Amino acid sequence: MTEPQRLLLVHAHPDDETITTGGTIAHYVRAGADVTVLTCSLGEEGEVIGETWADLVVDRADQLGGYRILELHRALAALGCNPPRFLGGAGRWRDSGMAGTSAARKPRAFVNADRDEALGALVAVMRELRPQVVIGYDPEGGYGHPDHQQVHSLVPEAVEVCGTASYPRAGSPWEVSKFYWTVTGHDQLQSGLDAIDDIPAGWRLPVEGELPSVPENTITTSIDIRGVLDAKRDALRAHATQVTVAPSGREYALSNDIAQPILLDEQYVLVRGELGTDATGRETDLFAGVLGCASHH
Ligand SMILES: CC(=O)N[C@H]1[C@@H](O[C@@H]2[C@H](O)[C@H](O)[C@@H](O)[C@H](O)[C@H]2O)O[C@H](CO)[C@@H](O)[C@@H]1O
Ligand SMILES: [Zn+2]
Repeated sequence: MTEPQRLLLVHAHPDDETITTGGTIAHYVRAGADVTVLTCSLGEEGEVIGETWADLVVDRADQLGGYRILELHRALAALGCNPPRFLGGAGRWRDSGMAGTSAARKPRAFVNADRDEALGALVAVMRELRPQVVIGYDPEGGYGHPDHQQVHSLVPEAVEVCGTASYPRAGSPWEVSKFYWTVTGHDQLQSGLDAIDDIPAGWRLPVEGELPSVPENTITTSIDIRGVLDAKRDALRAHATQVTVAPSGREYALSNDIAQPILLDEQYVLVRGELGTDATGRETDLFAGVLGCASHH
């Protein structure tokens, strides 16, 4: 009797789930997996693209966090995914702002979370959902955002203790089979940038090294998302205060107007668990090798 696939993705802000793993979410939902996104803040400190919602920002109405809950609901619906879950409940921890900003001094900022409370909350969700596969962030958290680095720091420890007798009030132990970092591969990013031949007025191409990427030899797993690109584009558009999709549908930009390619594969580094490589030497299914789970190459 095969177990249904259960995938948990832990992300820092509403929009990260789609930007880095939106295709993977849609892919596994369509494959019949139970997919949950756990977001650690409401993105209260974000900038806003356009005029419609511009006054929601932190130093005016400070209502952006609430509005981004709606954007996240819309994005996950576009991906066919379960509704959002928030670490500690919606609003428990606040967006800590970009590195060097004063937002990190706010007591409820995610970077100031009591570690034991945050770990307990993570373990409780993992023991409730019992995912065979969990996705978190690499040491840089992609591009160095303090909340991303906090996700990098907390999730592996939660994955580790989830299977032990620690945090007894957080439910019965559950052993996560595989834990990955979401990453952007250098070669794929570069070929995506090279393919950009026409971007909207006001956007610009990044200078070498401006967009973070990891060396190809660190990547263990590549998920082909060509079949779900429309869903990923719709989900990116749902995060309208944070993301714009180019008319070509091949690029997107954040509020910094830097053109970024919508890549055809979403790539990962297996940090814990057994790699299920195929003939290419790369793994093409997050659930490959998970005992009792169907595998979808
Ligand atoms: C993708 C991501 O993590 N976005 C974060 C980030 O937003 C960036 C930030 O506002 C930066 O100043 C802009 O230049 C860039 O365009 C934005 O994407 O940081 C925000 C504040 O912590 C956060 O709300 C947003 O989700
Ligand atoms: Zn983020």
